[in-house]
Amino acid sequence: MGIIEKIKEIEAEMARTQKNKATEYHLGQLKAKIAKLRTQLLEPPKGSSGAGEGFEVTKFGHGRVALIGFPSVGKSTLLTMLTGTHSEAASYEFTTLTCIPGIIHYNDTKIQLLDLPGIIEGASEGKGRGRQVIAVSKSSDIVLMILDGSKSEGHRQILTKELEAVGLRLNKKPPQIYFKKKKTGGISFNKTLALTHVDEKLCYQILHEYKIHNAEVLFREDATVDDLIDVIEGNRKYMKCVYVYNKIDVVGIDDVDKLARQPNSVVISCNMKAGSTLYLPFTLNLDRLLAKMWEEMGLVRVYTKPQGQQPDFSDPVVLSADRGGCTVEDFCNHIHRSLVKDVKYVLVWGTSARHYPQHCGLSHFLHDEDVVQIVKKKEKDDGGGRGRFKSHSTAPARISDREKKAPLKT
Ligand SMILES: Nc1nc2c(ncn2[C@@H]2O[C@H](COP(=O)(O)OP(=O)(O)OP(=O)(O)O)[C@@H](O)[C@H]2O)c(=O)[nH]1
Repeated sequence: MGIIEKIKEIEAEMARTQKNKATEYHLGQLKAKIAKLRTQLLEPPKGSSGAGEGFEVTKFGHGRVALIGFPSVGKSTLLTMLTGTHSEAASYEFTTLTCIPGIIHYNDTKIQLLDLPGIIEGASEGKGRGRQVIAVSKSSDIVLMILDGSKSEGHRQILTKELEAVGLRLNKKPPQIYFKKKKTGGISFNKTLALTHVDEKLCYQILHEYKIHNAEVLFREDATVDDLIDVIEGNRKYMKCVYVYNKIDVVGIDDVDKLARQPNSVVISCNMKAGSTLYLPFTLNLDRLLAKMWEEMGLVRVYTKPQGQQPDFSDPVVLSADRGGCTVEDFCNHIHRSLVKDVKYVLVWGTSARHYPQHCGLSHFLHDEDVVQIVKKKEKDDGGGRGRFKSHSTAPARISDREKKAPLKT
């Protein structure tokens, strides 16, 4: 029997089993069995990287965003609108068959946008190009789930289920469960609060299913069996997702209003122009979509200021909490690996600074649009610069666009 048939059989058994106190241990074991089989299903064939032909796109820019959705929801049209890269769009399904990359230039950064083939129900089991699409999505920083605003809300649930089945957790935080396998000592089960979904016996049974007999488990939240399985599997990817409802030009205003009020959702129309030109911000709500995407990516632009000179506002160092971190040390490493050991302190202007400029050490967390001047061990700082960056208590919280455009000499 193949893996998919085995999963189907266990799912059928779960559906037949009544949910009550007496069956919860058995259901927990079945869930663990399914999770193990799904992991096997995801293992790429020997000698392949998992992405597959036409899907191995080199990473480029400061972040990567994947477009995921059913066929014909407007993914290719959106890629063309946002990046200017042509991706075949047509009224028939499955126009896109590989991964088409484009670049969005936004807020002084370059963001790689990937148009992917439409996925269908059963993608997690390998239907269509589901496996390749999911492998590429896992390599991106955030996912834009493109939905047809005129179709049923059920599509969002189906796609979320498909992605959950392959270990993608959208807009969720990793469970607060400490888990460590050991060589000896049996299983130590601990909790910092009362648990309502899992007890010691159930935890032992799940671990037993994974043939784990020595481990330390500490629940720091009232987690579920699924959370425990996720932690044991250890291969889950927690990603941010923005739900993008396209084609709102064919939806009534009340429905548009309802869709727009859902969490993490943006409504757009690639066909409807709010202005007279094809220029990006005039296409209905694409500017809102870009702003939301930017917010979710959490990129931090840091501008460098050489001693005695103007900050360089043309080319920021782009940091990200998910990719390497946002401290002064991360910033220095970004410029050059050997820089950290020469740094005496840095001067920081911007929202992360309590006063302008603030003398900071390597562990200081930088904010978006901060300006940083590095003072090396044998260098003297210029006292925080003269003119607009001089320390004063009523300094603007953020370096404004006007200041960036017309900097004064220091
Ligand atoms: N009414 C309306 N139609 C749209 C909109 N955006 C795209 N379309 C149309 O929807 C159809 C499908 O668009 P595509 O961009 O090819 O969709 P896709 O999701 O890339 O499709 P696949 O390649 O099959 O996955 C095309 O005929 C587009 O013109 C929109 O905002 N409103």
